[in-house]
Amino acid sequence: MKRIAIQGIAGSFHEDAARKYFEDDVEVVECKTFTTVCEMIDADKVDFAVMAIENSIAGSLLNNYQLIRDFHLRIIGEIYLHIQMNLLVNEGVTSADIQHIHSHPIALQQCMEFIESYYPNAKLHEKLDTAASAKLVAEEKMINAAAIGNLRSGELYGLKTLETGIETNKKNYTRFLILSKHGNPTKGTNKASVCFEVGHFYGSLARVLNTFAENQINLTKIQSVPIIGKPNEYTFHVDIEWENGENYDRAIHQVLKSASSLSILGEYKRGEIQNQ
Ligand SMILES: O=C(O)C(=O)Cc1ccccc1
Repeated sequence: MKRIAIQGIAGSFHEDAARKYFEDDVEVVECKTFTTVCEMIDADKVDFAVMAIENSIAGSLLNNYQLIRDFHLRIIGEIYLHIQMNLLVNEGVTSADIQHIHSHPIALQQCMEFIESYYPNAKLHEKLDTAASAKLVAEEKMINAAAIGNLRSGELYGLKTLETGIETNKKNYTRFLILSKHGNPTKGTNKASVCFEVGHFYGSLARVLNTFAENQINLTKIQSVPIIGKPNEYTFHVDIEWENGENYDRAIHQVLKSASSLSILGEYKRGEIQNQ
């Protein structure tokens, strides 16, 4: 059984992602913050970590890009999770009773249309994760509150589901990265996450991107992350995919000539976005 660090507690979407990626062969190690997650890997207290990196609505989690670099972590895989939100309450609580709604800020944001339509006066409480909100509502036996989370957190903490599928965007996906301290070479990789810096002159970023294009490397994401302490300077994080590994090797060698501080954060198999 693999020990997996996650931010949040059992029942969270991070646990769902870990279970899906490792086919249930997991023991989750609950961490309060993403920094603690990284410290756990660094101290060899867990085998891997699962970390959200981007979300259809909220976008990229920039701080997590920074942490991956600061802790020199390796990206060994990715998984996309279709996120469905549900309104969870204690037994006997009806919609007329709900005056407070607890959840992770992203979950609250993703359900805002539902909240504004049905509970415009409810007080919203941001919590560290969706499962922690379900646990709190259950443990405190709240009779005027609901949590927003996945169905499993409701089952785990003994809440009933008052409404299912309350998220605004039904094609709501979160991409999670699988991280380890050491990246062992894997066969059949077709995707990489790399980061680099470029000089302040015209065409410097375009030159790097053209090199990928000329080598038939498909760019699936580009994200600039501000360099702390250097105003107007950025690290560019790109995700790239290929059909032919030789093209990738050649592209990286060529990019080394025009980019500085190039770092390959990991080579792995691309995750599938399943339509559910
Ligand atoms: O709070 C959780 O359950 C998490 O794992 C974080 C999260 C929150 C909302 C969407 C995706 C991930």
